[in-house]
Amino acid sequence: MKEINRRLKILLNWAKEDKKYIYLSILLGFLAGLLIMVPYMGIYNLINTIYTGTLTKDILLKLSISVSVSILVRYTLFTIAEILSHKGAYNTLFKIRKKLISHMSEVPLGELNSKNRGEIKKILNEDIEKLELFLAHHLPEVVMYLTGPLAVFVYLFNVNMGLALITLIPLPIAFYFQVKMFKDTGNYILEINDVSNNLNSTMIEYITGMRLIKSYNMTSSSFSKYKEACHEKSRLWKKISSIMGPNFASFTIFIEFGLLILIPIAGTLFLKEVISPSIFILFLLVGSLYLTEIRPLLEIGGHFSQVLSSVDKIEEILNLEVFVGGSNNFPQNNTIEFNKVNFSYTGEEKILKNINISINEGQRTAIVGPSGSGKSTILGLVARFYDVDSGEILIGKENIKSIDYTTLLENIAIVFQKNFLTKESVFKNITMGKDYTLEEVREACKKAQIDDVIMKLPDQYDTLVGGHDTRFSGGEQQRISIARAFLKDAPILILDEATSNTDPENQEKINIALNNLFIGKTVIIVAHRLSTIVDCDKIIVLENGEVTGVGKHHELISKNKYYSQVWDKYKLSRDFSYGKGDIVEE
Ligand SMILES: Nc1ncnc2c1ncn2[C@@H]1O[C@H](COP(=O)(O)OP(=O)(O)OP(=O)(O)O)[C@@H](O)[C@H]1O
Repeated sequence: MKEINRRLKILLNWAKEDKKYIYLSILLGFLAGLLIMVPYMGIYNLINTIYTGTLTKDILLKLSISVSVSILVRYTLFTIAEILSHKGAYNTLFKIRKKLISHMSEVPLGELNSKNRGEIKKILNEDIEKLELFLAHHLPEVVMYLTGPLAVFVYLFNVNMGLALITLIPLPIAFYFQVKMFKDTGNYILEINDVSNNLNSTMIEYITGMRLIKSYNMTSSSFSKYKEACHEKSRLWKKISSIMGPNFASFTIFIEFGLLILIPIAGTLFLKEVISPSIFILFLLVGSLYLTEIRPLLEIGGHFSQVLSSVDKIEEILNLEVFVGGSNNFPQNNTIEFNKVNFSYTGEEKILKNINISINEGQRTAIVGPSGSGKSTILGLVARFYDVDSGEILIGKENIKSIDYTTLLENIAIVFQKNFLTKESVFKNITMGKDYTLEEVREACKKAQIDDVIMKLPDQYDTLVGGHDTRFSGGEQQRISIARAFLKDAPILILDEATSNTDPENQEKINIALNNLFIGKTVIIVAHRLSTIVDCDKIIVLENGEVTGVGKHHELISKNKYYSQVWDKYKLSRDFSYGKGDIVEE
């Protein structure tokens, strides 16, 4: 119960700015609930007048008008309550979504990567939607469905206390089945959450891997992870339904059980003339039925546990730690140093072991090494996507942990191996939400050797990316990414060079763009091409998470075994290749 209260408090706190809508809808729900009494009172008056022989046309008219008006007013109140609660709920949902997205943008990448993509998608989409159920439906409806029967009970209690209490007998039995249903399905509801996460992430994998699936002529059934996730979800729902079914039926039957108790008891009292005929009929008609008004509560209760679990999931993301504090003054000197850095992604396998390197200000430093040796990991640590396990990373002698995280990221431009373009205009894809003029963007694109390609598009910089004419090649995407870095103009540049081969013309353009970009920057490159590496001021050789060599190209050829092998292979392949952009990676 304490846990339920805690989660409800959190949820209501999220809705606090829109509480006026929600509270008002609860109030209207309450009034609508009270009005349930009117038809029942009408029935009693009708029976009374029939038995006392006082029924007149006038009474009949008044009764029918009051019952009709009460139904109309009840309907109107309920409609307004629903409109208000939905307004409050969707305002709140919007704010929670905004809060989540802005929090996620501040969370270090490593923390986010620890969650699977399907889980995040489910939280942002399905879990947030579940809160709507509670705010827009549960709150006003629970109040209405409880107030109505309660008001009728008070009315019956006034008419005949003993019989009114007897009408309550089915209630504990019915609730027993409801509680049993929650208990029996509780663990499965938690399990269904995990299964939904898994289904979501396999679905994302399935869609992302569609090209592979098609190229190997695989069918959806051959993507077994997705198939299994679908089966698992369907198996769980069948299980939950089989538990819910009998409990749901028992609840419904027992809530309508009143007549069975009232006929013998109220009947005996009537025969013994303890109660009047009108009271007898009132209890047969109303006393046995009014509890059925709470039947929708069962369904609401069924969803309630899912709402609570969604609150937990949203909280999990909001509780992900963000880097706070630190200096807003970025160091003047941009030399980057790694001092005794150790790092592991999982806490088990060490990916980087006692790394001591320095990347000098204004110079180009390349990191080379076999696949999986930890090159990209080093880049990620400089941008603080992850924090080191031990040791320290300094920029201008200042530990990066003491620099404000946004300031740090503002001073680092990253050109990734895989480039990401959104379905927006080319302009927006380059400015990435920042304020730049078209002239500034064009200037950056000219330096990145991509302006001519964009100017040939149907709407030039306003062309929507992803349409028929705007599918950029890998090389063009890379140049767009370089244009972004030009615009950002950060003093430190991190470049994860693409491993895939591009045609010589594209490669030449990329080389020109990069050489323009490198000017005056502190550059750290994970390099795969000899053409990039040989010109670097410093080359760091990384093997199995350890630095095995540092020097210039000509020094490493003679003193580093891995590097000299790579060089030999390159020389061998040079005779068979067609251009400068040859891959020399193992
Ligand atoms: N997010 C992650 N979680 C767990 N392990 C990871 C993660 N990213 C990388 N690794 C592991 O860390 C090791 C180093 O990866 P990294 O990407 O740094 O290597 P790399 O030298 O850049 O490789 P490549 O040249 O193939 O890109 C690999 O064994 C990889 O499987």
